[in-house]
Amino acid sequence: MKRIGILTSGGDAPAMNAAIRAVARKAISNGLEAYGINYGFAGLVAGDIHKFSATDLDDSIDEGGTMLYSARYPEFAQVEGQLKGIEQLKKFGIDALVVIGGDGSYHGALRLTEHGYNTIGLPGTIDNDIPYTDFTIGFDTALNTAVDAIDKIRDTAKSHQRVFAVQVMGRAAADIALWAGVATGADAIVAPGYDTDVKEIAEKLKKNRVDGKDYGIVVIAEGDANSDAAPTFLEELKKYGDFDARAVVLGHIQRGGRPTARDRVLASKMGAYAVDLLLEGKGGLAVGILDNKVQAHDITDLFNSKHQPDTTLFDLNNDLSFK
Ligand SMILES: Nc1ncnc2c1ncn2[C@@H]1O[C@H](COP(=O)(O)OP(=O)(O)OP(=O)(O)O)[C@@H](O)[C@H]1O
Ligand SMILES: O=P(O)(O)OC[C@H]1O[C@](O)(CO)[C@@H](O)[C@@H]1O
Ligand SMILES: [Mg+2]
Repeated sequence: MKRIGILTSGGDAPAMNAAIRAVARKAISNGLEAYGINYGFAGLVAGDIHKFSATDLDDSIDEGGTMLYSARYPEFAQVEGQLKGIEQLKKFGIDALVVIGGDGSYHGALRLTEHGYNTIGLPGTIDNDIPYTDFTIGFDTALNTAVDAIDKIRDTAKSHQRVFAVQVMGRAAADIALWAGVATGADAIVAPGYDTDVKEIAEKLKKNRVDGKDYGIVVIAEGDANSDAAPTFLEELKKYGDFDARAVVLGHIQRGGRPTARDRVLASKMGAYAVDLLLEGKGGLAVGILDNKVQAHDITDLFNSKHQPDTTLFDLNNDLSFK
């Protein structure tokens, strides 16, 4: 094996750059060549491919976004595009591909593997919705961004005795909501798959007022991309009481920004490990971290399994919030 290709796909996630850097640097330091592919699978099909020099990767470890750009390119679900992508890789003499992205991108990686092209997936998504890994690259930064924002919102909530419903990203996965809820001491977490009784939350917020806590924070998991889960929750909440309430949809601020040290280290470990696997002649794998150990699973396994959030966080939050 001589040449490794790298692409980022789906929503950008903090520390994708650290992952790109790790794959490329590890490859170069092992005498291989590293090629960057711009714009995810769209750039792969178009042949937007360039060779990395070691210095191209300077100054990238602390940057959010992705220096390889990203794309949502649904056309890659068609066999024609997948074969065209493989043709481009062969044209550049690239022997194996590292795909950094979320569950959708893993479908693309799986298709390439099924066509016999050696591909390794790294979990790069803020959503933390990938099976066989406790954490995805970017989740920690997004979580800390959400926590920072909620802490700021709390200042206004307290000053104005308001209830804020704060909607966080994560699609169907509730991880950002669960972790951010516990980390900010939210009065309630509302997330798909977890029992929510809006009336009960309203009663709790009203009792809080009587007991001396005259503001509220409810963290809402978006459920679907770009949903209106928080405004919808507030409409319902207002049926059960006279609340001065506001909905805040945190949105894409959760995707950007300087990656946390934890995300940078995770990305560096995973990127280097992917190259180790390729050097051992392995492929068709998805890299993850389980119990603090970086490991790999057959990429097909991922589609027979479902990401398991830390469900204890929901009950923990209920136990710890003001009663
Ligand atoms: N079934 C599929 N077959 C081939 N390629 C796919 C498939 N599903 C998704 N992809 C490719 O992966 C890309 C990214 O997928 P998606 O938009 O779901 O984001 P993701 O990788 O899950 O990341 P995130 O959820 O963090 O945004 C798609 O735009 C498409 O190019
Ligand atoms: O940037 P877009 O395409 O609007 O997608 C937003 C979605 O992407 C993510 O940020 C990452 O999957 C989700 O949390 C969010 O729902
Ligand atoms: Mg996804």
